[in-house]
Amino acid sequence: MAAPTDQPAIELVNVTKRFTTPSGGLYTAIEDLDLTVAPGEFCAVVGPTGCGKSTTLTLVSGLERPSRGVARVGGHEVDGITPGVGFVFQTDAVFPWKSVLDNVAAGPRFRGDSKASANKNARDWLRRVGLSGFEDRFPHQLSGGMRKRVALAQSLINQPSVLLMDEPFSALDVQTRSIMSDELLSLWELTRPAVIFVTHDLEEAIALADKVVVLTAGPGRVKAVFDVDLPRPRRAQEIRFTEEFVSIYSKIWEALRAEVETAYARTTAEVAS
Ligand SMILES: Nc1ncnc2c1ncn2[C@@H]1O[C@H](COP(=O)(O)OP(=O)(O)OP(=O)(O)O)[C@@H](O)[C@H]1O
Repeated sequence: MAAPTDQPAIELVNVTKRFTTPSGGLYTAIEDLDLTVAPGEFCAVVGPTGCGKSTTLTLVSGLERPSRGVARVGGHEVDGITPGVGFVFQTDAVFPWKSVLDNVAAGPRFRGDSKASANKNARDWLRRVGLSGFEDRFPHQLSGGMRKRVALAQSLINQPSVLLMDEPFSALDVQTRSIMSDELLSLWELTRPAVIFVTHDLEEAIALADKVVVLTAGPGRVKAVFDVDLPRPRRAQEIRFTEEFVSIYSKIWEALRAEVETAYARTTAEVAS
């Protein structure tokens, strides 16, 4: 679904999400949260553990409905699973019994493309993610970074207008992670979906994003939004050594640190009581 250019690609307006707890109580995960992402914008969301980052993504994807407020994608209220939205998670959502080629061709096949056309498209995407020659492998025969590339190709082949990423690189080693940031940026430039990228890693957030949204300790609200005015195209691996990067890092960390400390104090108080 192509988002009209005058509409935000993603919009959460005054959104609250409450869950029923196992003891029958209500737990407020996010409260009065406002978030707008423009078409083609890369938005990173950071905040302390448990502040509602993943919950925010489930409201955009339609996996959950807000308890109050409204979530819109491409100007349409989210009502069930949202078409045009792709996901990449921490754990790879690949089919272990399918080859790399069949994994990447799965989306077009589900949409009714012929096998020949889906395979051709999948081969093109595998080339873009640097996996030509690995078409016949199965996911367990790949490294973590390669599986992540399969997951990216599997999602991007569907040309989503919105891409939701929930700590997609956190299970990778530090070097692979940093390489994947650069690869993600080049792939994102190809189709330019609007992105919400959830991460615990503030460096990663700044290196990738056009803006960084800091959430408060739960219930999550938007504490502050920082524009990242670093030039593109960027090399995520190198940009972190620039003065501008260090300056914006210290500003955002100042806002984030207080929330991380609040969340930490709560957990230690719970342990002590
Ligand atoms: N289905 C659910 N039922 C009950 N509580 C839930 C449910 N989903 C999330 N929560 C609670 O809502 C809060 C926010 O969870 P969420 O996973 O969105 O946080 P997060 O910021 O993504 O956390 P982390 O950084 O640790 O991944 C947590 O306290 C969590 O336990």
